[in-house]
Parts: sequence; C-alpha cells; structure tokens
Amino acid sequence: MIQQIYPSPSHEYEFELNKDMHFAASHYIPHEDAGDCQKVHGHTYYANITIGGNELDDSGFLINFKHIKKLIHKRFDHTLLNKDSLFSDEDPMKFPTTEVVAKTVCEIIQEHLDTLEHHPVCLQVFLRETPTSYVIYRPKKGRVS
Ligand SMILES: Nc1nc2c(c(=O)[nH]1)N=C([C@H](O)[C@H](O)COP(=O)(O)OP(=O)(O)OP(=O)(O)O)CN2
Ligand SMILES: [Zn+2]
Repeated sequence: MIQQIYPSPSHEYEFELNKDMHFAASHYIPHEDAGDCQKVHGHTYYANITIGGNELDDSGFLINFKHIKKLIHKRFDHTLLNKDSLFSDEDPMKFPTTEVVAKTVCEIIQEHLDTLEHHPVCLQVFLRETPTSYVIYRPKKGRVS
C-alpha cells in the first residue's frame, strides 16, 4: 500500500532509497493446490523496492526513482504474467506466485544496478498482491542477481 511503513532490511550502507509503485497484472497459478487461483485473475500489485549503496552517481542519485519504476512498470503493467519469458507454467520456481514475482522484480533491478559504476544493491522487495497478502524478498548477502 502506497505510503505504508515497511519492514527494513538490515544493512550498513550509508544511503538507503525506497521506491513505491503499483502495477495491474493478471496471472494464474498452474497447480491444483492453488484452487480458484488456477483460473486467470487480476491484481493491483503494490511494490516497495529498497536499494542501498555508499556512493552516488553524477546526478547525486543512488539511482533515479524514475528508472526503477520504468524497469518494472513498463514490463509488467497490464500484462498476463504467465506469458512473460521470466515465468513458466512448467517450473514451480518460475510460477508467477507473489514469492517468485518479488524475487524476479529484485533480479530485474539488480541486473540494471550491475551496469552502474557506483554499485548500488537491491536489498529488499516488498510485494503486496491483495489487501491481505504480501511477500518480502531479500537476496542473500553476496548473492545479489
Ligand atoms: N504463498 C502463496 N499463496 C498464495 C498465492 C501466492 O502467490 N503465494 N497466491 C494466491 C492467489 O493467487 C490469490 O491471488 C491470493 O490469495 P489470497 O490471499 O488467499 O486472496 P483472498 O483475497 O482470497 O484472501 P482473503 O484471506 O480472503 O483476504 C493464493 N495463495
Ligand atoms: Zn492471484
């Protein structure tokens, strides 16, 4: 939920940046345990992305807030997640569950951060799928991307 207070990851970076965004997407979970969620249905996902670092770029940014939004919103907004090449109906680790979508968001952002000389790091993705359900993904230290 936008403007909510989120749990913080522990870290020792001097700067911590947070970006909230939302996107509308549909999905289905291709497993019998998912019950009704095996049928295509939609959500407004609310994501909070946390990035840390010790150095800023030439603009004085850890990363431009707009770039974070673009990476995720442009890719997933108004899409059927199951059709995205990052997800699969065959491998449970690639079903578009809240857990896997949160991890995937973190990986997309880290892939971009890895191209920057000042080495910011995606520390946490908080992803709310419904008013009552959310997941927090934190990559293991030393194993970002
Ligand atoms: N661990 C997970 N469990 C479920 C996921 C998931 O991604 N990870 N997904 C679903 C469904 O896709 C569904 O969209 C969300 O289910 P749920 O939270 O049960 O939604 P409700 O609005 O029905 O929940 P209430 O308890 O009635 O508020 C299911 N499980
Ligand atoms: Zn769902």
